[in-house]
Amino acid sequence: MDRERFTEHLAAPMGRGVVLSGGFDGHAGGVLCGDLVRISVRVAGDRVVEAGFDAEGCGALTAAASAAVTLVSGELLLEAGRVGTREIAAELGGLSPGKLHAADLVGDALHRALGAACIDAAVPLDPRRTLVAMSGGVDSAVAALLVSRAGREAVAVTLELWRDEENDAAASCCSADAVRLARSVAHRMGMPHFTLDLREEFRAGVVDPFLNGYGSGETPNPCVGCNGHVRLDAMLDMATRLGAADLATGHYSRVTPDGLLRVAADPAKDQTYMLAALAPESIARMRFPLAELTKPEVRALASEAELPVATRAESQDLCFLAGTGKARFLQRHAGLEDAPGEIVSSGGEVLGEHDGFQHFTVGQRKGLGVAAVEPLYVLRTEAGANRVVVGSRAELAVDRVAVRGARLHRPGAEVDAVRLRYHSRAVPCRVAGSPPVGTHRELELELSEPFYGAAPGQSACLLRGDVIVGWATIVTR
Ligand SMILES: Nc1ncnc2c1ncn2[C@@H]1O[C@H](COP(=O)(O)OP(=O)(O)OP(=O)(O)O)[C@@H](O)[C@H]1O
Repeated sequence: MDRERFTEHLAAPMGRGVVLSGGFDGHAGGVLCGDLVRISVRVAGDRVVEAGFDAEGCGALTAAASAAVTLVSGELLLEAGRVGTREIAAELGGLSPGKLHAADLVGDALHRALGAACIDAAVPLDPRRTLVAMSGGVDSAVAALLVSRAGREAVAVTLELWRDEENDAAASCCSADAVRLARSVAHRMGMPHFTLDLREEFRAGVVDPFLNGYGSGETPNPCVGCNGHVRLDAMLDMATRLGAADLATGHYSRVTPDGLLRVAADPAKDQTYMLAALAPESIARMRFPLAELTKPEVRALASEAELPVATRAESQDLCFLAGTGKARFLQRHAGLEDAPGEIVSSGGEVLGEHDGFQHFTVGQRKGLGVAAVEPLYVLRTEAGANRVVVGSRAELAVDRVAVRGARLHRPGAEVDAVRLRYHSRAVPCRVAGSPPVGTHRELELELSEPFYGAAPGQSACLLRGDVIVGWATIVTR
């Protein structure tokens, strides 16, 4: 360690108190750890033209913030994205393990500021550059690895989607810990990294519709909307500003030569259902490096390349529920408290009691607590009356499904199957009335065999063979 560099930064901090007009701020720290830091940057074209900071807490935080400002001022934006804990510590002549926390926090604030400032960036397009969406998980780390191995210049972005005192930081790909992990993986792989704060858009475009859907007795599918209208659009926009030709993710999906999504080579990992709402214009700018791989192959590539995330657990389907659970989340954010209600048969006979309609979904069999000769399934939930209607498997069967908000990328006559749940198999079907390409307020699907458990609010993924040619939201069973 070289104490001199540290002392210089502490004695004459670079950019302290500087408030930039037209700049963007990133904050990190909190009352709990007692350290708070703000880093501001102003970006023009492809460069960070100015930077400044404020820090409250230990001296190491001030020195680290001064080091970060020194490292990024006047730099190319893509070079500034390479500055992280290690570079900040090096600029200070090394930091003891106890003080590394200061460099971590400054890195968090710096990357939030850089990500926000990307709105002003206009990095010239390089057709060999790819923006990689990195969650801090193994799939996206391997996607980044494969992008680099293909001889492309990979730049990483991680989204901050949700922060909640009950959110289990380590478990969720939305959390601040996951962002820091993703940044350190990207930096170890030699890639610039940016953090994009999408919390407002995520709350309005994903979490609120999820809460409203449950409140009205539906079973929403937030990931489909998130991929379709929130996170991938935001990252595609960022790719343009950073001069990247395309956006790569760690999703398991293939793309057909004519630009439609096709079921992944590993059917057990296939995520096309979750990507179904992507517009063809977006698909055209996306890459799925894991398209032809199985999960064990991806894990093997990660450990062979010694990626620190090789053994990281799978992320949850709903990132914002990590560590809190759906019931608790609905209670805290939608005021959906437990309340006793009736479980009734389709004929209206009261069979038992439940503790809140929101705990049930169509097709559910377990947890009803009603003794019957034949197994009973949830047929529908009635939010207004807080009632759960149950019946036999035969009563659950449907051979027609009404859907709303349909988007057809190919004529309705080409649809030959539908997936009505993420993990259910495709059911052969046709779309009534042979509707043309485009959007349709409502459509009717005629199934060739019965489906058990079509839940209002879930996505209907319309298929031609193993290619996704449209999607919609289920209205009725
Ligand atoms: N917070 C995030 N920031 C940036 N990209 C993300 C984020 N969360 C997910 N992604 C992208 O979406 C892909 C699929 O995300 P999903 O939540 O399904 O996680 P996953 O399949 O477990 O992947 P991973 O192992 O990369 O976390 C990821 O591989 C990544 O490319």
